[in-house]
Amino acid sequence: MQIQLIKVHGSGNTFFLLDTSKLPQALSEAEIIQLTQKITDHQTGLLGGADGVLLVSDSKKAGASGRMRVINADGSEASMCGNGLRTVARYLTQKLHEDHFKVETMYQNLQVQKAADLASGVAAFRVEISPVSFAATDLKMHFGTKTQVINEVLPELSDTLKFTAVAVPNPHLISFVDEATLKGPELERIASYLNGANPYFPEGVNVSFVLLRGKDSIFVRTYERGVGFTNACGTAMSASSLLTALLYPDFAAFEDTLKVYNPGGMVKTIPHHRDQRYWIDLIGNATFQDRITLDLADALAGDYSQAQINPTHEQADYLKFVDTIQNIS
Ligand SMILES: N[C@@H](CCC[C@H](N)C(=O)O)C(=O)O
Repeated sequence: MQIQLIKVHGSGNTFFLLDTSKLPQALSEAEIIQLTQKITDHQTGLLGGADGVLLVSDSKKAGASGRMRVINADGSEASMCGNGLRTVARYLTQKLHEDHFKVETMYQNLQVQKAADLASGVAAFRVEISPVSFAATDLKMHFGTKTQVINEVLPELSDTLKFTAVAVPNPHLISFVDEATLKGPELERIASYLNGANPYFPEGVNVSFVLLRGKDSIFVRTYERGVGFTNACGTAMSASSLLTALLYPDFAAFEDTLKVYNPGGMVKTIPHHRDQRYWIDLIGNATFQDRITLDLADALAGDYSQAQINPTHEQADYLKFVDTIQNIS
């Protein structure tokens, strides 16, 4: 069976997008996991691998125009992916000829829409990041009897860093740090521990360090559950923006737009707080790099020699955009 993939990225967070509604025969869950692990491998995978696979299909839920499933590079399934959702929004916009609709994700139908291009040739989309919860039960987090962790030292992890745990709805553990800590080894030490066998987050957690750069400007570095370090994590940048508005009101306000820099570029976010509900709008690039056709059996075997690969040439415009932003190296 031939499959068609699109290599996509949001802020350099890379995925293979597969529209499963086009397949003559459904993939089994075991095939999905094997396909993901094979093609995303950064050493032996397709086109240098990726951070995960985005499965797009029709939705059976009322009010949703399509469905997105997110498979991390290790084959685990995530409840949400902000950068991925922007690329799925672009794909469905072109497929359905709609520019404002909802996409079904694991826990919620989320609003997506086309946004103004970030720069010449850099298509952008705006997606809703929701629902938000600080509850330990939603985070599957266990620190003694704590029902939430908001801006506090967790001696189990570090004697000095303060952490906040928030689900959007995938789980995030976030610490605001100085530039030396942002670039230092602590993030990898803590995140790799929490994403191995451990009593605090037995199902793993996305861990981010955030640097306050100035008014409405932050930098976020993330070690993702099921992946490792990525260039950017959309839900982490959204959660970090929400926490900036909550914990550092001199740096961000609800309803204002923040610039969120990351190792792969920059996105914009708008944290919202209305009627006791939090949510975030995430606005950023949705870049299509390559269109690929290959045989499923070959892909499952890790053989890409017969793959037909058609580059889109969008990446050159994205890299020009990255050159214009004042990022941290
Ligand atoms: N990169 C994504 C998040 C992907 C899921 C994450 N690794 C998890 O397991 O929760 C994003 O852009 O949000």
